[in-house]
Amino acid sequence: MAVTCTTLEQVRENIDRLDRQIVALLAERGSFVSQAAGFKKDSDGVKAPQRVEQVISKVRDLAQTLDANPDVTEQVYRAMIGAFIQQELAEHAALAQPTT
Ligand SMILES: O=C(O)C(=O)C[C@]1(C(=O)O)C=C[C@@H](O)C=C1
Repeated sequence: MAVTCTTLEQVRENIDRLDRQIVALLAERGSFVSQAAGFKKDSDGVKAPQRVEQVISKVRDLAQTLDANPDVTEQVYRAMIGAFIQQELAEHAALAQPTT
C-alpha cells in the first residue's frame, strides 16, 4: 500500500526514491540480458518473441496481484524489453565478431 502524501513535494520525493530503485533493478536486469546473448545462436534467438509474450503474460498477472495497472505494466514492459532486445542484438553481434 502506497504512503499517502499531503504535498506534491512528498509525492515527488517518493517517486525519486522509487526511481533510484527502478534504475538499480534495470541495471541488474540488463546484466542478465547481456549474459543471455552469450547463450543464443542467432538474432531470431535474441528476439525470442514467444518468451516476450510469456514475460508479458506473467507481469500482467503479477500486476493484478500487486494492485498495479495491467495495461500500464504491459506497455512499460513492452518498451523495456524492446530496448533490451536492441542492447542484446548489439552484444550478440559483437560476440560473433572474430577477435584478431
Ligand atoms: O529471456 C530472454 O531470452 C532474454 O533475452 C530476456 C528478454 C527480456 O528482456 O525479458 C530479452 C530479449 C528477448 O526478446 C526475450 C526476453
